[in-house]
Amino acid sequence: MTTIKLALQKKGRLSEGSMDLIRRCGIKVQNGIGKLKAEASNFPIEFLFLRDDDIPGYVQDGIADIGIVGANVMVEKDSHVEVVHHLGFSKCRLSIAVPKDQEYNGIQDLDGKSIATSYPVLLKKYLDEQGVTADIHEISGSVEIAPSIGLADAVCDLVSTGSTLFQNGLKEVEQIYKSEAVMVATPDLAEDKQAVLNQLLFRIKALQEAESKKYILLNAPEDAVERIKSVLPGMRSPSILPLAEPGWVSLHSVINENTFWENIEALKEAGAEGILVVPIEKMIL
Ligand SMILES: Nc1ncnc2c1ncn2[C@@H]1O[C@H](COP(=O)(O)OP(=O)(O)OP(=O)(O)O)[C@@H](O)[C@H]1O
Ligand SMILES: O=P(O)(O)OC[C@H]1O[C@H](OP(=O)(O)OP(=O)(O)O)[C@H](O)[C@@H]1O
Ligand SMILES: [Mg+2]
Repeated sequence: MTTIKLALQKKGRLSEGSMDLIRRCGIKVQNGIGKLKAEASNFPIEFLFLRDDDIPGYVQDGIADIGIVGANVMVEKDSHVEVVHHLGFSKCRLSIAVPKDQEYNGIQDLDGKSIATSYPVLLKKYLDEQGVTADIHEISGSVEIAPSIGLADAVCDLVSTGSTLFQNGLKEVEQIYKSEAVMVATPDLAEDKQAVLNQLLFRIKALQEAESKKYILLNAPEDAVERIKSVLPGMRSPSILPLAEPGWVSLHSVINENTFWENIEALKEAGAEGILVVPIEKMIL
């Protein structure tokens, strides 16, 4: 069978989420420390461990067939790759921040000022849209230090918890791009490789589908079943099994976790007892 090449970040904010996803897809890989290429033992996939900035280019050129990268990097590199799936981890935002004591009334305040960033393309696009001209100072890391050492008036960098901004005396004033990890593919992927990618996406979607769902089991008197079904609208057609005790049944169904917490009191009042809510690992619809 054709092997597909997947480019992953070697070490950083994407690597744990990427490897965890691969593992949960049931794909077994052993990558010794420092080994930059590895093959799975039970799926036709080869892994290339790279710097994240290089991933869009490698996928665009077909050196890797697919890759996992932050959407922010994909857009910044203006690469011609196809986003085939949103993966929901490494969520962050690209934001402009200024020293916390500085008065800020809007983006116009940055006209004529200097902004340090590792994302000059995304920043320039935003400033152009806002009609603001600023001096973009590109640096490759530790961006948040820039104002305190007199390198720039403001910064534009990734924010997740906001702790790095806080620790460096900065406040977030504009959010310019929302990002998460995405799976990208070479445009016009060969048919046999597309088939392998489809198998991989099938597994990923089954995992994602299961994430917000739970399996619920509860006991109830037979005459309470209709009431219980109306309390949990997500419960489309539950399985109903007789219990050893006459007149009692066990209801099994799949629910949205949020629905459950919103309705727990009403569910008990409707007559449900011995409620168990258990995680679902994979879900194929
Ligand atoms: N604090 C964060 N929380 C969540 N996701 C983040 C965070 N910081 C960055 N990311 C996402 O993870 C990607 C990789 O971030 P990381 O900081 O590991 O990159 P890097 O230092 O450029 O790594 P490399 O050495 O591979 O070039 C970013 O492009 C972004 O999509
Ligand atoms: O809002 P926070 O949760 O504090 O996260 C934001 C920080 O995370 C990223 O850097 P990272 O820690 O990955 O280090 P790096 O500069 O080496 O990429 C990003 O560049 C910010 O500096
Ligand atoms: Mg990088």
